[in-house]
Amino acid sequence: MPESRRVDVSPRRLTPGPVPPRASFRPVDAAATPLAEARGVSRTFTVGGQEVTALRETTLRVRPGDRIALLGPSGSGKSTLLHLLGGLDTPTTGTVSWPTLGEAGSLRPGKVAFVFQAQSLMPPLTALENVALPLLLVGETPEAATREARRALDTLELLALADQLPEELSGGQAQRVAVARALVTRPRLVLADEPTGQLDSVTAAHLMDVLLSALEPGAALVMATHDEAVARRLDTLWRMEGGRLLSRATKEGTS
Ligand SMILES: Nc1ncnc2c1ncn2[C@@H]1O[C@H](COP(=O)(O)OP(=O)(O)OP(=O)(O)O)[C@@H](O)[C@H]1O
Repeated sequence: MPESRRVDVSPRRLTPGPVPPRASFRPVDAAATPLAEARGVSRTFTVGGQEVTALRETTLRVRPGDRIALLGPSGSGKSTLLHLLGGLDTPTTGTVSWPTLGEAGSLRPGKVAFVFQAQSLMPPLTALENVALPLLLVGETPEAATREARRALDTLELLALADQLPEELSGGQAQRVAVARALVTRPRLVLADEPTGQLDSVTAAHLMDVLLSALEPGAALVMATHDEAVARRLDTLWRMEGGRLLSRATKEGTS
């Protein structure tokens, strides 16, 4: 990025503000307008002249307050589905819509946020600067961005690490910073692709604790995972195999 376009978010330049209280849960409202809706969606890739069907015709809704675990073997289409639900990719057939959020191009950063498995923080930026970045991208002032970034870091129990660089963080701390960065814009839909995949079970459980308590009321979470213990922390299990959504189970029963 040219020097003239760089935004200085260094803590020295920014005024820390008070940290607002944490968010709390709200139950799913089955009648609510879905945050994301897929109708007859499929996705086919062409690799070396061969067609690979990553997702077969799928229809689903993600509602406010949903806590969905997406389970399935490697290659079953979990990431493909998450990318389509977040507007990162376009379906080969069918449509994905976000009735209350807007068009695909307007979703990020802001209304929809991703958390990925691999290290995704920007190495030259501190934890605070990484978390403030999405807010600067949506036009917040540096002061407001820092205030909200500190709030998000506090919610994820990371305020003491605000000035650390990513290389100075443990894997679990770095993932919590990535979660703080995802949640700092108070997104309505959070899509997480194996966020605990590289963490031990205790660290993974802690990440789930802080993630679930930090979600905004009415926000939805869809999380791809191979870890049944992580999946059990969520209310609904969607199982995928061979690009198909095979089953959808809630804690109350199946649907
Ligand atoms: N960009 C792409 N180009 C070509 N093929 C792709 C692409 N993305 C996914 N695929 C293929 O689509 C299928 C589904 O992939 P996907 O990454 O969605 O599976 P997954 O369930 O998320 O796997 P994992 O658990 O290993 O992350 C696989 O066969 C994969 O190779």
